[in-house]
Formats: sequence, structure tokens, C-alpha cells
Amino acid sequence: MSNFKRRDFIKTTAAAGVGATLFAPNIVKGKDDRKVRIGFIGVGGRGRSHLRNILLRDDVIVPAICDIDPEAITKAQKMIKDAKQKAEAYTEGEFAYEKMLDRDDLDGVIISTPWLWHTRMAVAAMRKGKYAGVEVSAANTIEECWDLVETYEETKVPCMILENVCYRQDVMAVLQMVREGVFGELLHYRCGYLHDLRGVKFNGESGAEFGPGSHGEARWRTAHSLHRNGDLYPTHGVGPVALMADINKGNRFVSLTSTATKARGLNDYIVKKAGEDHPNAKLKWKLGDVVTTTVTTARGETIIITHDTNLPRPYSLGFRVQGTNGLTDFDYHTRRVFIEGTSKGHGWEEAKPYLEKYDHPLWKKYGEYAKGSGHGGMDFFVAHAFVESIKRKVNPPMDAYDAAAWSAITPLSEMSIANNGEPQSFPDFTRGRWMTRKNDFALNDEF
Ligand SMILES: NC(=O)c1ccc[n+]([C@@H]2O[C@H](COP(=O)([O-])OP(=O)(O)OC[C@H]3O[C@@H](n4cnc5c(N)ncnc54)[C@H](O)[C@@H]3O)[C@@H](O)[C@H]2O)c1
Repeated sequence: MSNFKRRDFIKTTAAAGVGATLFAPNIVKGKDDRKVRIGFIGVGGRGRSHLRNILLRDDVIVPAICDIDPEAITKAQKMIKDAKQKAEAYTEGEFAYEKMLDRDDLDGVIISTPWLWHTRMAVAAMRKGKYAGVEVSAANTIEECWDLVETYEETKVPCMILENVCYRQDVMAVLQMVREGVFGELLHYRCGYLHDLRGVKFNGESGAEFGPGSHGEARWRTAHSLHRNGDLYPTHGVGPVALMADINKGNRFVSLTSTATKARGLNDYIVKKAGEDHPNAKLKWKLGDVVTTTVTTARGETIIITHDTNLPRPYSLGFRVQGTNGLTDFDYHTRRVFIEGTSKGHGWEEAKPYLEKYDHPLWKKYGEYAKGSGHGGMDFFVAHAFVESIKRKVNPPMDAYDAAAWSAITPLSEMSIANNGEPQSFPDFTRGRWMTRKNDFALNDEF
């Protein structure tokens, strides 16, 4: 039994390993008291939100943190001190994390750094026997996708992509509906990342600065829009869909085609903020404002993924799940369903009764507890799954194969756009094992 509890939350957890696959245990052995020791690489905005959730648990110790930004370290150290813990900080240069990974008292690390560091850090963590929990996206190139898979296969140390949206309450209820056959046989999905990031990509005195001297993600994220044209952030949308579609577990992504509109939004924003004489107003942005990708699967489904981060618009992940019996469109603002024989007439039905009826058992169990953990509660679940997988020494629910297949959408979409929408084949990262692997995501009653 686990000793997991927080504040007034004292529910015990079930026996270890239900529904999960054991792997060769070459990682640091858990202690009898089942306390897990987790280090943090990157304690910026996202790293500290993970840290906050982790520090609320009584089954995790945080012995070490790493960041190159002294301000981020100071903020994180205050949180750690407030939680009555003590962590050593690694701050000396961009490779200080390697020193931290040499410690023998870490079971896992949570990596919340800029994208270009993710694979390098996750691979280093696995090689040093530490579970790698890596923020999204996990990889930038097809080579990096293979690095994640091959390092996992070689070391048998798991890598979990920390895709929190897979645990969103409505997403998990729809997953239950899928599993119970409410939509019939599935054919089509839509999803994406439609988020006005202009205020994230630019800040500083003029409101139009990025790179060194700016703060937060503007320091590193914006450069990708200058140099790359593709779906730069696919996993919030495609992660949940991949789990519904059994990707890598009975099904796989086969190919994609991508197209992009022209790039106008960022230039328009800079001119409005800082005037047309601002040096950044002269830049030629490569990222098309709306990138549309269509993925085909081995089972004959299609998935339309939209990336839309440069224009004024409300936040949306734009989910649609459609099968032979009906479909749902759902988002933070609108959730609707049409099921043949149940929904009256030709109109949509409000999804609320369905989402309540099919509320996932994990949400029934931990929903109250999760509230306030960030992003409507889903941040609790993703960190919880990481911690519980380490405790039980089992593979996490979203693994290196998922990290590779979901992240591969970015480089493949770039190649497709660069070649006039030419179809690009997905590598089969499972090397054929997708045919026999089983989808056990969130099927045990713990994580
Ligand atoms: N899942 C989600 O909901 C969600 C939300 C926000 C961000 N993210 C992801 O989390 C990651 C981090 O984003 P963020 O918003 O925290 O960015 P951020 O810029 O606020 O933080 C990144 C941190 O990494 C540090 N860093 C950079 N290079 C480093 C190195 N070599 N070694 C150690 N530290 C280094 C920076 O100093 C900074 O403190 C990104 O991949 C982002 O896409 C995910």
C-alpha cells in the first residue's frame, strides 16, 4: 500500500502494478517508506508549477534542483524551504544538470526547460538510471524521437511525456465514452493548439521584445516562430486523441500532410505594440499563422490538427471525436454531443449529462484533491502518475514511444510544408510492437 497523502487527504492507494508492465529494474531501488526522490531541471514557470504540486505530497522528497537563472532558483528554493525541505541547487552553466544527475539519491527528474533541451536531458536522465519526466513536446527532430526510444530500450529506464491534457476531466470522460462504444467505431478526430501566444512570445519595455533581455518563454520560444514553419506544439491536442485511438497500442500514425497560411499575426502585433520602425517589425516570420495537419492511422482514421498561436482568438484545443454512431465537439467553452437514436432531431445535445455519466473513475477518486493543482486539476494527475509509476517501478502511462510518435508531428509537418504539402511517413517507433501492445492508459484505479 502506498503512503501517499496530502494535507487532510488520507486515502490509501491500491496494490502496485495493476495494468502496468514491469520493466527490468536497473534504477535506484525505492525505499521501504516509499518516499520518492525527485529532482527538477528547469524551475521557470512550468517547473515551479510542478514543484508546487510535488511539494504538497508527503511521499516525495526534492533533494536537488537545477536552473541557469538565479531568480528562478531563488523562487524555487523559497517554495522548498516553505515546505520544510532542503534542496541542493545546480546553477553553474547549461550542463549543470549532468552533475545533478550524478547524484545517487534521485529516483526521477522532472524536466521543464526550453524545447531544445528536452531530449538531451531526458536521455541523460535515463542513462543515469533516473525516471525522466519530460515536458511537452519531448523532441524536436525525428533523430531525437529515436534517441528517446532507443535510450529507453537500452537502459530500460522509463521516460514519461508529461502531457497533462490527457488527464483533463472532459477528455477522460470522452475516453470512457470511446471505450464503452458510445460513438461506435471511430473514424475521425480534430484537435489542436489554438492559443493566442502573442503576449507570451513578446514582452519587455516595448511589448515587442524577445530573446535575451526578455522574460519567460519569450527568451526561447519566439525564435522557433522565426525559423520554423510547422506544428510546433502538437501534443496538447494529439496526446488525448492518440490515447483514444490506441496509437502505439493496436494502431499507429502512418503519415501526415501539412499546410500553412502566410505569416502575418506576429508582424501585425509588433507594429501595433511598438510601431513599424521597431527593429523587430522588419523580421520575416517563418511560422504560418494557421498550420493544418492531417494524420492518417493504420486503422483508417484521420486526425486534423490545428496550430494557431499568432492571432487574436479565444483559447481552444478544438476536440472532435467522431464514429459510426455519432460525435462530440468539446472545448472549455462548448461541449456538445450527437448520438444517433438518442439525440433528438438534427441538433446537438448539451454534453454535460454525458460527461457526468462517464466521469472517469480517477476523477471520481481524486477530483476534489486535484482542484487547484493547475489547469483545472489535470496537473495533479500527470505529476501523480509520474510519482506513482516510480513508486511501483512500472512503466508510466505515457511512455517513450508516445513521446516519440506525438512529438514527431513537428518535424514531419515542417518537412511536409517545405515540400508543398507532400505526405510524410511516420517511423514506426515501436518496430511493429504496436500490433500487440495493449492500451492500458488510466485503466488501473490509481493513475
Ligand atoms: N504542459 C503544460 O501545460 C505546459 C505549460 C507551460 C509550459 N510547458 C512546457 O514546459 C517547458 C518550460 O516552459 P516554461 O513556461 O516553464 O518556460 P520558462 O522559460 O518559464 O522556464 C524554463 C526554465 O528553464 C531554464 N533553463 C534553460 N536552459 C536550461 C539549462 N540548460 N539547464 C537548466 N535550466 C535551464 C530557464 O532558465 C528557465 O527558468 C516548455 O517545454 C513548455 O512548452 C508546458
